[in-house]
Amino acid sequence: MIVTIDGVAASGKSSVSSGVAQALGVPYVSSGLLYRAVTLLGLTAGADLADASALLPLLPGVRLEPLASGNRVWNADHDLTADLHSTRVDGGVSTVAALPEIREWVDAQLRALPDPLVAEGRDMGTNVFPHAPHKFYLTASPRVRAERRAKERPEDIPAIEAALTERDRLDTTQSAPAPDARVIDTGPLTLQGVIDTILADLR
Ligand SMILES: Nc1ncnc2c1ncn2[C@@H]1O[C@H](COP(=O)(O)OP(=O)(O)O)[C@@H](O)[C@H]1O
Ligand SMILES: Nc1ccn([C@H]2C[C@H](O)[C@@H](COP(=O)(O)OP(=O)(O)O)O2)c(=O)n1
Repeated sequence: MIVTIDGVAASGKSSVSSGVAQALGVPYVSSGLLYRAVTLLGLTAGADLADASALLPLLPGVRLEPLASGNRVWNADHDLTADLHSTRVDGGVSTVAALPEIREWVDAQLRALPDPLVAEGRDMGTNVFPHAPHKFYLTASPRVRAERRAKERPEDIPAIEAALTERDRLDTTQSAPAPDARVIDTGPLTLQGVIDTILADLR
């Protein structure tokens, strides 16, 4: 069984997916980490982030490790995970995620994973796992999301809100909810409240 949890930036996708996956006793995968890893490797190599042919040669050693405690991304034996949520990676990742060749590479990594799993991102329910029987889409206002993310970034709330709104705009193409997804506004809910809403729906 595959459960897809898509949504806008900082809507709670990875925290909610982790809680749902732990309750179900299955792994979860954060697809955004793969786009972030490509971005980090591109930045480190000084590559043009809009040029897929410069990025693809950097990827043969990249591997996503789905773990209940939080996914990790490796480049050969180097763990990239701690460096994937910087403001610098945030600023470049939408450029990378717009490249069809990179999207194909990410999709292939995800589809190679064994069922069952919880998959989170932007296009899990529409593109990567369109036949998944259970689909959810998380939203919250830009201000609520910025307030949450301010606990994880050095910038102030208005700067984070502006960056999130811009990233939502750049990611619009791949971020439409699947027609058969249940849309959940996480604004008025606690994290556990969102997890419980999804688990109740699954039962
Ligand atoms: N009601 C809620 N629903 C989802 N996340 C919440 C909620 N309240 C607080 N959070 C927090 O919001 C932050 C962003 O969540 P995260 O899972 O990183 O989002 P995403 O994966 O969509 O970027 C996390 O620190 C998470 O714990
Ligand atoms: N399935 C996906 C997952 C992420 N992306 C892109 C869009 C996002 O700006 C980046 C990072 O996504 P991630 O979910 O890690 O981060 P945020 O929740 O947006 O902070 O990757 C995508 O295009 N498709």
